Amino acid sequence: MKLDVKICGLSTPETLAAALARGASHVGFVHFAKSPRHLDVAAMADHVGSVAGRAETVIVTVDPDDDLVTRFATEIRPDWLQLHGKESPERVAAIKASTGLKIMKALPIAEAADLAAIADYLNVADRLLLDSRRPKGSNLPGGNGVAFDWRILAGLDPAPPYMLSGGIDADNVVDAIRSARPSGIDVSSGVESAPGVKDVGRIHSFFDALDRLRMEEPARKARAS
Ligand SMILES: O=C(O)c1ccccc1N[C@@H]1O[C@H](COP(=O)(O)O)[C@@H](O)[C@H]1O
Repeated sequence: MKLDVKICGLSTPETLAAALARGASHVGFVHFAKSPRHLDVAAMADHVGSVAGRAETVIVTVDPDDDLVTRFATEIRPDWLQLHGKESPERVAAIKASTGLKIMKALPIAEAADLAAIADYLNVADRLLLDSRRPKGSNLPGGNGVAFDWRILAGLDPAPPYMLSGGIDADNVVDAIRSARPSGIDVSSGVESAPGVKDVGRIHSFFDALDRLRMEEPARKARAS
């Protein structure tokens, strides 16, 4: 089972090291002032530099202006920019062209009608991230630790390669993967002990759940056939 795993909103060397040691394919750093996970450009550059090719690096940003996009591309040089705001398909294409970076476009999903946006971004973004819609009262467009009904995604035919996020943790990740069949899974709040505080033990528990799934999957497939 090939599944990318992104641990997002990292901010300490210890938790970054745990994510890398357990085989995260992507590690993410958030630049959004209202977020408890916010890092400035210099701190993100340090973390990205320390990854040294062991995983793909992702900068999460919300409706960045051109100056900020240029700073990400020149001062951090991550593998990916995750655009988590209201960026139009044209804006996504312009950011991709100006930076040469891979773009992950986050789309908010609450009901089946929200899947219509996928077609608008499919050919401009390198990957889509299907995340929960911002809950009422939250000032964060992501990182709210709230899941949506993954069964909505069963209607995607064919399903584009996408990462699934929103309220995923060690307890529900197996159900999320079996329900939605994403090509990647993205977790932030679900490996925290408090908002913005990543927890090494919870990171291990998360990967332990994925390891159990990988062990069980062949027998499950055999029973189903
Ligand atoms: O984490 C944040 O604070 C954040 C701020 C602004 C945009 C996105 C943000 N987080 C991303 O949202 C998804 C889902 O997170 P969660 O697992 O539900 O907590 C993930 O990609 C976060 O990095």
